[in-house]
Amino acid sequence: MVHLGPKKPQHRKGSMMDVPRDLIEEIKVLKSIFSVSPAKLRQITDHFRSELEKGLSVNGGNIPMIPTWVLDYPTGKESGSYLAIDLGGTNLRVVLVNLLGNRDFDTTQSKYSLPRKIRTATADELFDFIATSIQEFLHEQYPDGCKEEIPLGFTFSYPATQSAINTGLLQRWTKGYDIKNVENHDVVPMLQKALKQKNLPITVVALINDTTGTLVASHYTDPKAEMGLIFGTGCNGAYYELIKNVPKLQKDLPKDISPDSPIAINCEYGAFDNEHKVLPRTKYDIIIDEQSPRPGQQSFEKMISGYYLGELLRLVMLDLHQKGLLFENQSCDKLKIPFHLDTSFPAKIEEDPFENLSDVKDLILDELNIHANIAERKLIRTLAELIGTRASRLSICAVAAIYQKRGFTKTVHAAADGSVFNKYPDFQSRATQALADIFDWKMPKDQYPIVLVPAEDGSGAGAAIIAALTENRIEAGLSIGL
Ligand SMILES: Nc1ncnc2c1ncn2[C@@H]1O[C@H](COP(=O)(O)OP(=O)(O)O)[C@@H](O)[C@H]1O
Ligand SMILES: O=P(O)(O)OC[C@H]1O[C@@H](O)[C@H](O)[C@@H](O)[C@@H]1O
Repeated sequence: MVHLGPKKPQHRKGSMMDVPRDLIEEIKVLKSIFSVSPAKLRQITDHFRSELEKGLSVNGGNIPMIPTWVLDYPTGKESGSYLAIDLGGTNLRVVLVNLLGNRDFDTTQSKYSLPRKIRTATADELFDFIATSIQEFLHEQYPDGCKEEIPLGFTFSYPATQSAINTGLLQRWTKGYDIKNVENHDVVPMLQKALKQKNLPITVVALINDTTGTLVASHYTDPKAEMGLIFGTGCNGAYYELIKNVPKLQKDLPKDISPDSPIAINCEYGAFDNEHKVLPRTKYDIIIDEQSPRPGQQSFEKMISGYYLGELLRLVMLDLHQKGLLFENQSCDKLKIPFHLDTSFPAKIEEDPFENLSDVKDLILDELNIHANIAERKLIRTLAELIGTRASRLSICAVAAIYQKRGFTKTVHAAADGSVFNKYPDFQSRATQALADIFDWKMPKDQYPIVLVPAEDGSGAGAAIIAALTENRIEAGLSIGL
């Protein structure tokens, strides 16, 4: 048959032929515990919205809702060269950003994989690793040495309380981190000290969360962008609030900051529902929480983000193996190793286009040294789809809640970044379907009021733009915090 135009991508029919009854029954159980109905999504979103409000109140709530002291929308005219670093959950990036002043920018960047043991290193080792990476990057960019002081925007992808834009007290480590003597400390002087020890001519001008950087960078090029979202190792979002809608800020507000001023809020919504009121936690989610360095924290994040999805799949497969349903008479040693599988594993399982799941067979053999028969592969494929679909559907409740809380009626772009958003199969289409379920949208898809769009490089360009906005405020003698 002659195909006109590009070939349609192969899509699995996914028949359950030759799957024995006991595995069919198990699949039914998995579907019941991992599926999230439209009604459940609406219940979660309503609670999410009230928790966002609570986080802005004087007494606070589960969700930190951190004022970032980014008090301006970018104009698109910001210009100059800035250095930015992004300490994420998996990588450190060093970025040289040249803001062109016309809603455009040029970036040069290098990525440094964080050493696997970094999560339990010392504070000095962490900041020395960062300073060494910056030193290496500067040597590449300026082989003859840089003549003048370079301002730096420090993107720190962890919850940090900010009394001003150039300070940040780490509230708690997330994403499996457990580095001593950093929580409740200001991380800006720690970085500045490590840079000074290497005689690097760098001044840390601003501390930024990656979601705030994503929000600002995306708004710089796309004025419809009203949210900055990260679906990566962790999950989080930032949006512009109005100061008058933040009760916890009213007491100490500097005179030159108007209650009508915008302020970017770093929600830190990975902490949503630490009280376990609405989220449909399974016994596997409970194991992940109990075995994490910070049990009881980041309940939402632990169900949906990149650091955990591969581990979730591993725990379910191990449980079914121990029940005698999977991989009988095989040693499964690797399957017993915590965090042995990252989220690229379920992603690759979902990408296999073949009815007999031959790619899945090779993947399980390569990564786990296990021979999975066709019936086991079909169960595991269904399980990966359930975990991936639940992650995307739950993730979007945050976006719906922010949209409702801000009372938007216009079309809003939600700018998203992170490997789960960018690489997990069907994440975006599943998330968009979840939005339609939550709001019961009947209009054509291209008229949906919330549009998920790929973000600009938030932790690079965003940090630079915020550093530029901060320098402008300082030059104008305006406050940059309490
Ligand atoms: N192909 C993939 N599909 C989905 N998630 C992935 C894929 N590859 C890696 N990941 C997950 O993405 C996370 C890294 O996210 P990324 O945004 O790249 O870094 P960071 O979170 O440090 O900014 C890891 O938790 C990893 O498990
Ligand atoms: O970019 P990453 O590493 O996936 O981080 C996403 C989020 O991860 C959360 O754990 C952090 O508390 C947030 O501050 C961060 O924004």
